[in-house]
Amino acid sequence: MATSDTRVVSVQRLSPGPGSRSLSEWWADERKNSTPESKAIEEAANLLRTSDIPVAFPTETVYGLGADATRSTAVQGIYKAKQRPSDNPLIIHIDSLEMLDRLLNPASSSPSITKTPRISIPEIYKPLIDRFWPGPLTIILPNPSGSELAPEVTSKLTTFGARMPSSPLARLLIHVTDRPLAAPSANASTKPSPTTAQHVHHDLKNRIDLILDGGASGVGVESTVVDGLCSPPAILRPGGIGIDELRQCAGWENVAVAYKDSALDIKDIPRAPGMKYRHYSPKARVVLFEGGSKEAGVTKHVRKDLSDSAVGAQTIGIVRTRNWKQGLGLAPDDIIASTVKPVDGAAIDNLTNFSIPVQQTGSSNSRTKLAYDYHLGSETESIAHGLFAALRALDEFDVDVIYVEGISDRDGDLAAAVMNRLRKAAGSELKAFLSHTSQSTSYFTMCKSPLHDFLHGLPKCEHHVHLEGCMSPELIFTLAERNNITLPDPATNPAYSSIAALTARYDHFSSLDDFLAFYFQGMAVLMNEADFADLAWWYFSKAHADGVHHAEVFFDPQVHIDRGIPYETVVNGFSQGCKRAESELGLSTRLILCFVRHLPVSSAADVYEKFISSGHFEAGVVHGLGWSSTELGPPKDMFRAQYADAAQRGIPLTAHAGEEGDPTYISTALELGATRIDHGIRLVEDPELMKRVVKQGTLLTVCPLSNVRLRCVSSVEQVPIRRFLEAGVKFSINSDDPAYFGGYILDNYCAVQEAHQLSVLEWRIIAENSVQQSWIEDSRKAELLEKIESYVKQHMVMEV
Ligand SMILES: Nc1ncnc2[nH]cnc12
Ligand SMILES: [Zn+2]
Repeated sequence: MATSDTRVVSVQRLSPGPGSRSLSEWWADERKNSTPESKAIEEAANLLRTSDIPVAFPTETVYGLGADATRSTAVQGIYKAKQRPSDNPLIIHIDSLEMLDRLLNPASSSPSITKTPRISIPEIYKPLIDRFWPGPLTIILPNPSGSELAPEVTSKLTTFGARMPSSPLARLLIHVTDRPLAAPSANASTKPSPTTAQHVHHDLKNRIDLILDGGASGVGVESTVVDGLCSPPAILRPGGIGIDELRQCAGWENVAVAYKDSALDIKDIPRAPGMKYRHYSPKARVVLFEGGSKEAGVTKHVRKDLSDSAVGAQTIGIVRTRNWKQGLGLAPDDIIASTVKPVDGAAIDNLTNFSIPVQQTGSSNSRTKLAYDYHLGSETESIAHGLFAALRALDEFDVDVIYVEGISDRDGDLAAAVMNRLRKAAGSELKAFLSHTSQSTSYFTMCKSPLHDFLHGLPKCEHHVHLEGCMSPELIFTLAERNNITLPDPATNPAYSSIAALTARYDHFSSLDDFLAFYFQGMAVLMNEADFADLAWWYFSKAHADGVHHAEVFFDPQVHIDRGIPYETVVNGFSQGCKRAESELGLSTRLILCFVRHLPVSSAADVYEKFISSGHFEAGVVHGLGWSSTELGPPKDMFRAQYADAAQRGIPLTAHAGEEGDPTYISTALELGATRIDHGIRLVEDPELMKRVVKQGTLLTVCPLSNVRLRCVSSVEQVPIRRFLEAGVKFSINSDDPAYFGGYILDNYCAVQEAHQLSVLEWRIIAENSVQQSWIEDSRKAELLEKIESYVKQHMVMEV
C-alpha cells in the first residue's frame, strides 16, 4: 500500500450532532470557526474524493471503511486494505434523500435534457424510511441505466442497497464529500467488526492513511437489509431492526425471511405461496412418494424396508394426505384396528400408533415394529398447515424413517409449494410408484459445500440427459419382469444376478463402449408407450426437485426401432411425459432425437425420414437433432447428409464430440452444422479451436460425473471448468445418464462446487449462459433470467 503511517484523528466533539441545524448549517459553522474537527473532516472528504485508499469513519453500527462508491479504483482500494478479494455487493451510505434521488436519476444531473420519467423511491419503502431512517436499515433499489455507481459496488446486479446512517458524523462526512460512500466494516478479513477507532487501528494500521475517531459505535450489529422489490417483501439479512418492528409497517406485515437462521422456528415464517421457506431437514430419513403413487407399490416398498435389517427401520412414521388409508395395508385390518391407539404427549393432536408383525429377511423370527400414523387431511390448506408440525412431532418420537404421501403439483400454487418443501426435506429419497412403472433413486448427495442450498435453488437448465439413461437397475428389473423380457443370464454376465450386483457393476465402467453395452441392454425392457411416458415423467419430477426449470432431453429411437418398437410408440410416450411435466411442474421441455454412431448410417437415414415425414419438427414434438454413442471408430462425419438437410430446414443441431475423441471430432461436428457440443471437454487441447468456440458462442454441455465414471478424466478436478470460465467458453452442467453415473443434475453441480470452489457470481454466469443458449423462445429466456437475477440477489450476502 502507498501508506505507512496511519493517523487517528479525533472528531468526538462532533458526535452529538447538529442539534436543530441542518447538515449544511452545521458544516458552515464548523468551517467558519476553523475547528480541528472541521479540518479533519475536510481532509477525509478530500481523500475520499481523490485517493484510492479508503478512510475509516464511525457509523452507529460499526466503523466503516469508506470509499467513493462512484469510482471503481476507490472501491477496489477497500479490498486492497482488507487484503482479500470479494465479489459481494456493498451497501451505499447516503446523507439525504436528495442524494438518493440523484443516484436513482443519473441523467437528470447532466445538462443534456432527456425526457425519461424520474425514478422515485418505491412506495413500499416509504413507511420504513419514515420510521427507521436515518438508522440501521438498508433498502434494495433498482440500479438505473447509466448509474454512477461503480460495478464493484453492485456486483453486476441490477439493484443496489442503500442506507442513511443515523450517526451525525457519518452523515456529515458524506455530505462534505458529496459522494455516496461504500463502507463495509473497517476490519481485516479475519477479525470481528470494529466498534472503536482503536480496533480499526489495530487491524489496518499502515494500510490506510486516516481513521476518524468518533468514540465507540452504539449499535454494534450490522444494518438489517430488506428487499421490497419482490413479493412478498423479504429480509435479506438480519440486523439492528427486528422482524416485529418491520411487520408493524404498512405493506410489510407478511415480510418473508430470505436468510437462514436456525433460531427461527418454521412457524414464524409466513406461509404465503411463492416465498422462500427455510429448508427444514428432519433427523429421520424422509421418503417422499410423489402424488398419485399407487398404494400397493408403496405398501410393498415399506414392507421391504421393515423386513430388511440393513435399512434399520425399527420405528416408522407415516404421513398421509389424500388417498392412503390408515395402516397402509402393512398388517391385516383387524390387527391394525386392535392395536391402534392415540399417542399421548405428542405436539400434534390425533397422532396414533399401531404395531406391525414383521418377518426379518434371512430369519424365521417375526418381530413387532411400531408405526406412528398421522393424517394431514385431504385439503391442500390443511396439508400445508400441518406438514412441518407432523414431521417435527415424528422426529420427537425418534422414528427411523418417515414415509410421506405427496400430492400433485397441479393442485395450485400452495400444493406446488408443499411439494417443493417436501422434496427438499426428502433430499434424494424421492420415490414415484406411478401408474405403470416403479422407480426410485438411491443416490446419496454427500455435498459438503456451504453453497449446497444455493445450488439446489439456483434455477437450472439441463441440456444433456438421455432419457434412457434414467433407468435405474430397480426399474430395469421391474420392467423386465412385467414385460416378459429376459435379462442376460447371470451365469455369463454376473452383473445381472441382482439389482445390487448391477448397481455395483456401474462403479467399474472401463470406457464409453463398456458403459454403452449396459445402457442398450437397460433400455431394452421399455415396450409400451406408457413405459416411455413414465420414464420421462420420472426424470422430469427428479429434475424439478433438483431445481431444473427447462430441460432438453435426448432419446435414441434407432435403438428401439432396431428391436422392433415403432418410432411412434417411442415419440408418443416421451412426448406425453414432456406435456405432463409442462402442465404439472411448470417445466419447459424439448425432445432431441439422437442418431447413434454404432448402427449403420442407413438406420439413421430411415429414422430421419420418419422424423421428417411425421411433421414432428413443425409440430414442436421433436425439437432438434443430436448424435451420440461410440465416438472412436466410425467416420467422424457419418451423418453429413442428414445434418446438411436438417440445417437447411432450420432444425437445431448438436453432437456428442470431444468426450473420448480428440478436438477434430469437435471441429467436424461444427463443420457439419452443430451449434452445440455435447461434452467437448477435450476442446482445451486445441487453443485455436477454443477461440473459435468462444467467438461463435457455442455451448458445451459438460457432464462431470459421467466423465469420471467413463474414465475420460480421473476426477471432477480434471474437468476443465476453470479453463472454460477463464477463456469465456459457454457451458452448462448436466447429468448425461444419471442412473448409471451416480447422480442427477444437482449432484453434478455439487461435485463441481466441491472440486472447483466457484463463487456465486461464477455460478450466475453458468446459469445465465445455460438459459441464453437454450433452444427456447426469448420470452421464456427472459422469464428464466429474471428468476436467476432475483434468486442470486437474495443469496448474495451484503458485505459488512
Ligand atoms: N456419455 C455418452 N456418450 C455417448 N453416447 C451416449 N449415449 C448415452 N450416454 C452417452
Ligand atoms: Zn450423452
